[in-house]
Amino acid sequence: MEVKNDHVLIQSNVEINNKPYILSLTRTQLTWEPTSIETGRSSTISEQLAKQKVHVQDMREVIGVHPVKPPSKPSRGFKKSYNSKHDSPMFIELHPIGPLAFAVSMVTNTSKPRWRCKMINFLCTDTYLCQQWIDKIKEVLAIPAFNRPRRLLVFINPLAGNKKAEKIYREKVQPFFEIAEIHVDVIVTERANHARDTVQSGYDLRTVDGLVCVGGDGIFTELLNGLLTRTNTEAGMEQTLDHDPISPDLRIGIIPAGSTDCIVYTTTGVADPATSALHIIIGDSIGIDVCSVYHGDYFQRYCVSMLGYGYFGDLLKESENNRWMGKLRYDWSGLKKIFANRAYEGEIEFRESPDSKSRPTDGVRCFIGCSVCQAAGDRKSQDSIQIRTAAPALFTISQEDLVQNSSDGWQTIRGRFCSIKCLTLSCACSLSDKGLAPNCHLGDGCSDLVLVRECSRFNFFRFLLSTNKPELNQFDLDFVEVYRVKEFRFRPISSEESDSDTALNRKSRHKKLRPQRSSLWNCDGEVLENPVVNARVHCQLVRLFARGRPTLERSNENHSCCVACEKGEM
Ligand SMILES: Nc1ncnc2c1ncn2[C@@H]1O[C@H](COP(=O)(O)OP(=O)(O)OP(=O)(O)O)[C@@H](O)[C@H]1O
Repeated sequence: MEVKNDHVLIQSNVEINNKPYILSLTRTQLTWEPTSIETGRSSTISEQLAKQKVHVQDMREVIGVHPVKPPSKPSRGFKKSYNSKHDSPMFIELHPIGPLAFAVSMVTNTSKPRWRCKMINFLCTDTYLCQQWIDKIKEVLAIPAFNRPRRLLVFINPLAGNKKAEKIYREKVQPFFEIAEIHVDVIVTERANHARDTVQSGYDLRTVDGLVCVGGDGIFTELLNGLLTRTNTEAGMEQTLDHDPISPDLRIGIIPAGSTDCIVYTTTGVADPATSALHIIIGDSIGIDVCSVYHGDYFQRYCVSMLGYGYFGDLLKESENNRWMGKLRYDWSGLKKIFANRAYEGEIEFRESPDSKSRPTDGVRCFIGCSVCQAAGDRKSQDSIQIRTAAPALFTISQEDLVQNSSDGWQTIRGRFCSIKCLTLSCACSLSDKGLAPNCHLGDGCSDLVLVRECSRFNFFRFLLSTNKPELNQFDLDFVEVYRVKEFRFRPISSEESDSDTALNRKSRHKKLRPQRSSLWNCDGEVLENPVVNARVHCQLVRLFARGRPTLERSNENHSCCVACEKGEM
């Protein structure tokens, strides 16, 4: 986002905490500096700024502005100008009706994962000036380049996490939306798939600038599936294996109130409702990859976090049977499945990422401004321009696909697997900061495919432990393989199936195959009934109100701020 034209729109004397300042506004910055400190001629600009405690506030990080009551005891300098009638018996009648002071709310700590908001009161010399300030600041916040949402459709899952989603929204999010003057339409869901169905059909999405869910990863994937299906249906695009889905115009925001909240953690660096609300208000935007899953040519679901077979599929199935146990059901089911130690025979075919520099074991983590995701985003825009100009009829198939299909590029692995995981994002969460796929990128157009070959109970436990402990690396284990893939297909192999039938046509085999013993796919927490799947990754298909995780170094930086700012933190 680039906002040009940085001339001063308004400038005047104001007071902050009874001290005089000069306040200036441009289209990018709000600046205030004390009027009482002299500028030394010999010093550099940065030295002067430091000496004068000039505070420069990026307008992108301003949440809103509103009139406030002036302090009961204004300072001497200001008393004369705006309180000159106080000595007169006519004071009550002549006291101005308009505001004399305004408050600007802004984000702090943006270099850290957890954001906060602070409010600074500016006292003006007269009401006309105060109103001018309010109007000008609102004008700047509304400039299209900031891309802020004005109207939102909010879904609250009252049963998410520990059933506090409604309270979290009312107490930690709604006050910020009010300051930012965002109009919200709130729907408290009444059943599973209520949010998906509302978005998919029925609601006039032209009346909103974004969708927000308050809950866990489950309600987010409902919104994502509803929005993508709606967008593609309205565009007349079939959801079949050989069509690239179209990106929706609306962004999605996630207010974490679920049990794990790994999507919000991976895209903002923290699972914190206030931080998420602030990302939404300031109009942050990041494109994330989405994996579309098919059975043969039939569309099943869109998946953003994990598509897991074997252990993770069995765990989900088992935990569904034990819902009465609450959150504990995951631990119980996980333990049972470790002891069961099942391995499933299958054949997996995949097409690796053409970018040989980016590998799932390269140790390159995805942080804000990630160069791998940026390069993928640039490639995606170039591809779509070329395809549009060269051959409109081929618009649904990307350039890369055409090249890859012509030279095949598929690899096949057959074997017995305890677990197969396809991760489209790292799945970091507060319990495991590195996530299930530590080097997976949010928007590189690829997923990390992790294959855990048949192994002992003890080794499988080691594998699970290594996905959690920062000092351990799951890819050091010799029964674990990882590939960065653009797409893959999987089919279980039944015990009767002999090696001699490998020459059979794959498609017809998929239809006829009825494996005796297979697992299920866990697709973002939903069970897929048929174990035969095809999956494709779509680069940055959906945009979220987020900007990625801050780097560890930036997270540890101290935030410098002027004295006035340190007061009034919300
Ligand atoms: N009113 C409702 N009643 C029953 N189920 C609902 C309702 N609203 C949403 N759901 C379903 O609840 C499931 C779980 O919700 P959600 O993911 O928000 O919470 P969670 O499971 O606690 O969090 P996480 O997914 O992060 O572990 C979703 O799959 C969603 O379809």
